[in-house]
Amino acid sequence: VSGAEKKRWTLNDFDIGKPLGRGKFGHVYLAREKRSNHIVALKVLFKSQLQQSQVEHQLRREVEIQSHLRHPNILRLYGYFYDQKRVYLILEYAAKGELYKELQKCKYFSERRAATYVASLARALIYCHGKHVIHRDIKPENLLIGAQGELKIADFGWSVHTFNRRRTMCGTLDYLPPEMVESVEHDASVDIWSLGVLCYEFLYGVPPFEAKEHSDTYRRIVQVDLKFPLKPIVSSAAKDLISQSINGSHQFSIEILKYVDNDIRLKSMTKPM
Ligand SMILES: O=C(O)c1cc(-c2cccc(F)c2)nc2ccccc12
Ligand SMILES: [Mg+2]
Repeated sequence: VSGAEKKRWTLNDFDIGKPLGRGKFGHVYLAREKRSNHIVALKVLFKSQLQQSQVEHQLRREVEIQSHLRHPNILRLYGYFYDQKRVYLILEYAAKGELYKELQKCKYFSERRAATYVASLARALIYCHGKHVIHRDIKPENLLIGAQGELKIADFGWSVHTFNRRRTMCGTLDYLPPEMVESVEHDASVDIWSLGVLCYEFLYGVPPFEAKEHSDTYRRIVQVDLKFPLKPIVSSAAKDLISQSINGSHQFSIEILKYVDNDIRLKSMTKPM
């Protein structure tokens, strides 16, 4: 598909269909690329809004990062183009829509469904971290569902490429203290923390540190005030995975996810209740 990358797209290349949703900077439309009949989602962003919110650099970084990622659980960004007033992102179309709407509808997910989503997310994050990319905004609103029910991470607006700044910044790592060297892992594990938070929200229908006031949520997070409700009933293996991802040492929680790959831990989570 290298041709698609070099091609300069224009609006005339697409038939525009129904609106799929609206974001802060514009709307997303179903669209069909005329030559290939390929169905895509066309995200239309207004330059004026992007300038007002000073997110132009963030958008360019999002496009740069997401266009180079190839993984079944990461929403593809095929390309972009822009005209006088708007920037257009050509995105993979996720036929079953937004995961947060599905979670609102079912209140919370079964362990099997939660484990399937967490395993896909973990694989996608291991892939991203392997490329020194961290997402930093893993939440239900940024997750979509493909036609076969598979989860897709979208919206890399907050992602960063952590290519070892430490070495480039100061030549050698030799004289850096542990917290400086460790911080590259530390950065990557913000996604691991969010995975634990997400797993909790999949199983209980609410995020673990929710509170009326922001200040209370903030305090609960920094105190890692993790409590499991009595209802719905959740297996101890699931609680174990959540607390290890949230409490565990960062390196340890990354180790866990490597096991997730053969589903060792998740099989115990998905044992029929
Ligand atoms: O008029 C431009 O050159 C322009 C280009 C881009 C842009 C260029 C590549 C990738 C991408 F995602 C966005 N974003 C903008 C945002 C606000 C105002 C102008 C621009
Ligand atoms: Mg978003």
